[in-house]
Amino acid sequence: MDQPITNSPAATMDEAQPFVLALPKGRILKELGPLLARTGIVPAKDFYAESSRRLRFETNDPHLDVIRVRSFDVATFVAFGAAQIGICGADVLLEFDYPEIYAPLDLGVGRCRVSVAEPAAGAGQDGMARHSRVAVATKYPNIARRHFAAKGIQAEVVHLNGAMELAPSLGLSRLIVDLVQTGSTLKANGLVETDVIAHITSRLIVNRTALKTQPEAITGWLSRFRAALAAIGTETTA
Ligand SMILES: Nc1ncnc2c1ncn2[C@@H]1O[C@H](COP(=O)(O)OP(=O)(O)OP(=O)(O)O)[C@@H](O)[C@H]1O
Ligand SMILES: O=P(O)(O)OC[C@H]1O[C@H](OP(=O)(O)OP(=O)(O)O)[C@H](O)[C@@H]1O
Repeated sequence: MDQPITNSPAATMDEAQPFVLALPKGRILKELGPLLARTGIVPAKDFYAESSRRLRFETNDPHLDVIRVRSFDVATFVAFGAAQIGICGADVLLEFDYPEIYAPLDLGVGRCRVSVAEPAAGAGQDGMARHSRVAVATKYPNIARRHFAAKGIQAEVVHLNGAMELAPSLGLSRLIVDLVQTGSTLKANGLVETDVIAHITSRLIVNRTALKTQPEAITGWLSRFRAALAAIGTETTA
């Protein structure tokens, strides 16, 4: 797995440059609206316009820009110091396990779980205990491998970026590891959840080097997010 080089130019923060906050496009961004409004961060008008092709936006604070990237990439931008702070799901943090990322705040949105699922027909009849290897389709290869290794089972991972639910019926894998919220996607595809690996919410994340080199600015942002969470009453754990 790629790991950031902690003394790379990107990790050496330039205090004259605006801070960069990496935000995930898609479903988390929609849920984050009220929280961002409470922090007082107002991105340029076209930030929320899906038609906009811009990726970096100034905000009402001359010291802060926001970038809009895929959820998985938020962690990478922050780990490598290209963004000082960001927001992404705990699923992404579990998958990459970047030592350069500090995740001090649970934002209480994007609530779901990472689970194992298998075809409903025959579920539970074929006990896992007697398997030493199993084929698993997932976009979380590290989480899947770790989960099955802890049970003494070697996961042969088929790495997909979406539509994992198709894999068992088309013979790609016996199991899947994917996100589950309501369970309706599993049900619509003839699958059942058999094991919960982790409960997930979105986290505010911080680059550790930025925390060391610009502690006042970073703790200032943490305080603003904490106060916003307290005001809207969604914070779960610190
Ligand atoms: N069904 C769900 N319910 C709640 N949270 C979810 C759900 N699916 C995903 N999430 C959370 O949202 C994050 C982003 O989801 P996902 O990877 O599906 O991206 P997306 O919003 O579809 O956008 P894109 O695929 O373009 O990056 C996940 O990492 C997870 O933390
Ligand atoms: O339990 P549910 O409420 O049905 O939610 C689970 C679905 O949500 C996510 O997909 P998403 O909608 O983000 O689609 P994508 O993975 O193709 O981006 C996840 O990958 C599941 O397919």
